[in-house]
Amino acid sequence: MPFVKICGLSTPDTLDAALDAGAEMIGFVFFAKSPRYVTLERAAALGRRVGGRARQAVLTVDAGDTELEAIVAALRPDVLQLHGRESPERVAAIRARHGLPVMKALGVAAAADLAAMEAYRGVADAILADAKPPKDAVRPGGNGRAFDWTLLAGRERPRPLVLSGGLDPDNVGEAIRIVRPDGVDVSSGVEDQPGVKNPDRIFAFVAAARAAFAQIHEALPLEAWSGERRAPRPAVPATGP
Ligand SMILES: O=C(O)c1ccccc1N[C@@H]1O[C@H](COP(=O)(O)O)[C@@H](O)[C@H]1O
Repeated sequence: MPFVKICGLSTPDTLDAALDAGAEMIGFVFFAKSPRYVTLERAAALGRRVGGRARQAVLTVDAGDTELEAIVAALRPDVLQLHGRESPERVAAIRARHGLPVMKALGVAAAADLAAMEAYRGVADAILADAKPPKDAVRPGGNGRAFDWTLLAGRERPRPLVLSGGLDPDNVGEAIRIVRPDGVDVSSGVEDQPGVKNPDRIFAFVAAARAAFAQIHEALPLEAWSGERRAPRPAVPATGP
């Protein structure tokens, strides 16, 4: 079942909007240079408000062991989203240490970047394909920047694959139809300004993503038939003289 994740929540009302809209996963950002940064205390309070209605992801960028320990101890998250330059070995070590699923973010700008994903196959529990940040960016993600989705279309790639980067209520349907991901993740596209989420845009995003996922999953059986070698139909027995 594909999922919708709303990332960078930092207030009770926007968290409620994500939960009421039916997002399956929400994310808290632990990167100090982000306008969505939350303290441990705030995230823990918001986490209590979630009350099991969605999975909780914590987003870190090249965090050290001490920081990760503190985050995991305070929040008991469901998923670790690693959005830095963590190597496959580091991802494996973090996963083993915390016993939690890891979603590894990787930047995509060209077909060659898909090869980098291969190194994480069997190491990360999911790959999150994001746009590469602009050269002068202060953060590696959350820049509202999309990449060419056709790079991922119809190609062999690790699964589950989560799509992010510059998604918004208007383009998420097309993105899902092109990439056919296992989930989508958004931050900037449901905001009025960096760090300020808009509940109406959250509702619109989740609805648009759901509609597109329903559409592609309805289409699946037909696609499967088209490539299938069918057994010859049994001959119709002749009747009558
Ligand atoms: O949201 C942030 O501030 C952030 C900071 C550092 C790394 C990643 C961050 N966000 C993640 O980036 C992608 C794309 O976000 P956007 O929708 O383009 O704004 C998404 O996975 C966010 O979770």
